[in-house]
Amino acid sequence: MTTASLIPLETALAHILEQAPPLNARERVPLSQALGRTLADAQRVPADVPPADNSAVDGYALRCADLAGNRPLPVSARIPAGTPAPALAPGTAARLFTGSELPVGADAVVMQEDVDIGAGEIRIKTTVCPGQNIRRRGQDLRRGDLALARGTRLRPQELGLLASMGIAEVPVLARPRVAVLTTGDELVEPGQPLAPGQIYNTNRFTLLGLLTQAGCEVTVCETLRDDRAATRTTLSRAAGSADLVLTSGGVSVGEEDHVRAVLEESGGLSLWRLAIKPGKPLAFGRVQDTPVLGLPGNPAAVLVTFLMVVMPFLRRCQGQPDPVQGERLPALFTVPSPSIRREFVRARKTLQDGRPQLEAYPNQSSGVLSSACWASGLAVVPEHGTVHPGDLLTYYSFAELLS
Ligand SMILES: Nc1nc2c(c(=O)[nH]1)N[C@H]1C(S)=C(S)[C@@H](COP(=O)(O)OP(=O)(O)OC[C@H]3O[C@@H](n4cnc5c(N)ncnc54)[C@H](O)[C@@H]3O)O[C@H]1N2
Ligand code: MOO
Ligand SMILES: [Mg+2]
Repeated sequence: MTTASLIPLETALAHILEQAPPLNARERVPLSQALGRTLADAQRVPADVPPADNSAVDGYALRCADLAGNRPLPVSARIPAGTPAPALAPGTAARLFTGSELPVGADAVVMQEDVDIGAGEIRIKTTVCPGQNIRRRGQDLRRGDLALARGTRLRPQELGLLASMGIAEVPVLARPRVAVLTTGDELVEPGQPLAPGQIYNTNRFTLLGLLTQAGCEVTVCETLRDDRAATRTTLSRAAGSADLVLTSGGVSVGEEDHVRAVLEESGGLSLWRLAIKPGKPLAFGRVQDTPVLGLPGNPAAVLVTFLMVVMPFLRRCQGQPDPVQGERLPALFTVPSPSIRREFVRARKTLQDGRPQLEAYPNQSSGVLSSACWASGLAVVPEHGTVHPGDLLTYYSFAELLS
């Protein structure tokens, strides 16, 4: 295959996303375990939130009509939060606190700072309007309304909202099951000594972190030797328990690259080599009907291809729209010669004279993962493009790409 046959990212994505299996399995989980999960059913409001009118301040509940003539009001009740409120006796005030239920008959609450407090009575120092400092029943959520739509990704604030409705357990989509296979005879796990020729397994940890943040369940996590038969057997076994098999390494052209070769020999390879940098030799195919995304071995290529290809795949499997928009920002760096590959530059959004601009990490080698730790996201240099300071580039923050 020549460089002329590199596949444009959009063409590759269209093919890969077409093959994304819809994942409809669901389960019920307690709210305490629902962070990051996707709602499988819409959630309606079972009862008004808050359930009763209540006070927004520490102060006194009263009836505005009783204030004519600026008479002092005897304090007839004390209503701490958490206790039922008695009706307000006519011509009196009730002592209450932020969150205390409003007594029937009261139509305003006055902050204690605006009150002169005497023996068993109060005199109001300010003007009082009906409704003042009252939080109305149902002001947050009204019974029967749609609180959260199906497909909502549950963030901390959604968990709080569900809790405010008294919901203890929610139906969520099952996590996508992903098998992770890192490949390479040179790989050693961190914590072990390095023999000559060896390096530490970096990609396993990058991938586990990315998959955790993406809300996936990792079903298999193994390191494969550079061996054709072992690659064939392990890919096949991993495919049996996963919705997606993710591999790193072994997809380029060397005779020690077995992942792409195994996909090819079984007739399962449907796409190979993208016009992107890093990430060129990405391979996509199937083993026993399970999709396999073969990411290149270089550590920065793993990160970039996960964000640009695996994330859209996972979103499509879960029926989620792709929310990634990016923003256009001026570059502070130069890319002097054009490439036939679209380049994803590890870049940092910084402020220069109060304006956001993009700086590039000086070493963009796909073997340099420090570039990604320094960066806040990826700046896109289009195919055949050059970059001069001030040129506008599309920029995606890592946070947006992982959302
Ligand atoms: N003759 C050619 N050689 C290469 C080409 C090419 O077009 N022609 N493409 C280059 C590009 S671009 C990439 S990207 C790499 C991809 O190679 P593979 O996917 O086959 O990956 P490996 O050869 O197995 O490893 C590449 C590199 O990454 C290191 N690696 C692999 N796995 C890990 C890991 N888990 N943790 C840390 N580092 C890892 C590995 O040691 C190699 O240095 O191919 C180029 N070559
Ligand atoms: O595509 Mo590779 O990741 O450039 O080195
Ligand atoms: Mg290789």
